[in-house]
Amino acid sequence: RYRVKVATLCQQALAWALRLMRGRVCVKSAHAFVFSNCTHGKVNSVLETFDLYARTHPSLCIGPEIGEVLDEVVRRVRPLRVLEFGTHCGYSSVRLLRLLPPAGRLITVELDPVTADLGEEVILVSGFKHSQFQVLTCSSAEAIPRLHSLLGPDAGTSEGVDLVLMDHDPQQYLPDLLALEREQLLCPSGCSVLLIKRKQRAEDFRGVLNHIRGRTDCYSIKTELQCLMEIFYRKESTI
Ligand SMILES: C[S@@+](CC[C@H](N)C(=O)[O-])C[C@H]1O[C@@H](n2cnc3c(N)ncnc32)[C@H](O)[C@@H]1O
Repeated sequence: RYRVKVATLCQQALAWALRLMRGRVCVKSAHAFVFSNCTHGKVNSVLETFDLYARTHPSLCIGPEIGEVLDEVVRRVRPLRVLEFGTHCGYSSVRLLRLLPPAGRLITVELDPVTADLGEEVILVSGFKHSQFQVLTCSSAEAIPRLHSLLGPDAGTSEGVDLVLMDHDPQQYLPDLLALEREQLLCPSGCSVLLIKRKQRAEDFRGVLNHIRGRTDCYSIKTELQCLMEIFYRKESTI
């Protein structure tokens, strides 16, 4: 029994040391590892290969723990239109897409062009088609004004998105939330906005929290965990 425990501890220590030695996050290395080791077309294999990579390499992917919380939210909300800020290598995009219904659609935004291409390739390798998702290579601030025209055939009368995942720059969380609201891109009958919390300081979230607390007519905090905050937006009918 002790031998098993010691072996597990040694493995964990080795993985930790390797992550530390490798130092910086490298999106090309993550992409190459996943591309060459996963079974193409199998979503679960893609996610497992990402998790395997992250055991011994620094990684920015949300990983399996936050991933499971995200899955629970997607299963509960059952969104049709999802918006993601921070595609990175495509891990969270793939996680989102695998739980969407056939008519569901994801728009994912990535600032860095090389990262956006690698992320898009991972999403395609997972078996998803361009009819199900779109990667926008620009900043979230640049993407927001373009979203109405991209949200489908009924773009002009679009009801907005049902779920937003923000995992990009925490300093952009509040300005992007305000811009989404201003552009009427949050579905008025209900939209969940997930803010991923990494090692940010409490101040990074203060602005968002103050905004939500000042707008109890349309915002509520649904879930608050160390790793994630779920805000629920609903605009009451004025009629
Ligand atoms: C933490 S990573 C996202 C990880 C990803 N959600 C996953 O789990 O695989 C953050 C990504 O957001 C991108 N980013 C940073 N600021 C951005 C912005 N203003 N607009 C769009 N993308 C941004 C970065 O280039 C980076 O790839």
